[in-house]
Amino acid sequence: MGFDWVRLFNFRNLGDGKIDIAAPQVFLIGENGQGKSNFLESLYYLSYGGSFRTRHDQEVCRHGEDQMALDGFFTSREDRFRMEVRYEESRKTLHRDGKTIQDRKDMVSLIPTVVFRHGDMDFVSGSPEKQRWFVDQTLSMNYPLYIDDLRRYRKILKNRNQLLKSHDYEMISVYDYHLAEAGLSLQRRREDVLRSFNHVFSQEFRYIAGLSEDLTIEYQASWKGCKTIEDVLEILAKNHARERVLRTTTSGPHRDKFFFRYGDRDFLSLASTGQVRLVSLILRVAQARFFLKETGRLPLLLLDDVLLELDGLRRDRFISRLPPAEQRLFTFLPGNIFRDYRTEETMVYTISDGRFQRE
Ligand SMILES: Nc1ncnc2c1ncn2[C@@H]1O[C@H](COP(=O)(O)OP(=O)(O)OP(=O)(O)O)[C@@H](O)[C@H]1O
Repeated sequence: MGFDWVRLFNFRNLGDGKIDIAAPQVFLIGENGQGKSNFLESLYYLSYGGSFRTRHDQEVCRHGEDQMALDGFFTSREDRFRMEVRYEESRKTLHRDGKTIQDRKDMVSLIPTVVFRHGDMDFVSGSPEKQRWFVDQTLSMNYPLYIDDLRRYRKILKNRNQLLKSHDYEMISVYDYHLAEAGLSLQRRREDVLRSFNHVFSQEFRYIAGLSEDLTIEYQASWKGCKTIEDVLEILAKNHARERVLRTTTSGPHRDKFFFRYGDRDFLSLASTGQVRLVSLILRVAQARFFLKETGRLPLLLLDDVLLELDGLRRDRFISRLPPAEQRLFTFLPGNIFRDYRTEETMVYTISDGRFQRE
């Protein structure tokens, strides 16, 4: 089912008002800069309480304004509820059916949303930090308790770094133990999830890219080979002298890396920009399929202008491999492509200067 409607107030350049989107597939057509991505962003806000483009809520308020509000009604196979996001006086609040949500973590499994967009290339060719973000997001979507593990690790890491910064080494061995314990648990989860995620990912890659060899994500854990807390403590002890100089923790899951292996080679060294882009889309297909497989629930799919960059064959294959979803929203530039994918169940809007016109 998905979102029946969304109401917008002061959200970026979008006009205030209620937009009916009660259809399994919604197409948003418009020239560049008219507000198509902004609308997808508003749905993401309602799903996760934040943006996929910025960490600053003030940024999404219409220029010159300092407050905004969104609400939407969502129906899934399991549930129906109203979500609200309000931002005023520099404070954001989230509500479900009128009740305040205290922790954004509690939103993670309410409206499982997967976004496809250009910036996703970073998951393949960007910094290790971006790659970790993708892996952590996949884990958090499927196993929300992972968020607690991640928060715990980050807290210990922050405290340990503070000790190093203030040259206060008395307690460091206590923090080493906690860091090892919390970090190993993250490492095991990342190992486990990549093992099963790779099955889905390599299968989708073979089909959509049509290339002969397998592409897999290889996990290069910072504490590679460590199985026990003692193994990790040994590494930490070895690094103590260096860390006292650098005043930061130099090993652990916050330094993990990922490597795309094509057959027995490094994918990035031989891939074209187009292939990197394609793989970033395939990662999202795999993420959505993996979610369905693990949880039995349907995701919401937001596809921001990603079809145009694919050739006809890959585009058809890509579309055919999108998993069943509660709802799919696509943005397109004006032109003919969208007509090829339009079905009887597709609701089409043209967006111009933030205003919606139903076709
Ligand atoms: N906070 C804001 N207040 C008002 N307008 C904004 C705000 N943030 C962005 N905009 C405007 O929104 C427009 C961009 O919209 P959006 O990113 O949705 O484009 P789009 O229709 O998806 O096209 P493109 O394909 O170029 O991304 C720009 O005109 C920009 O000036």
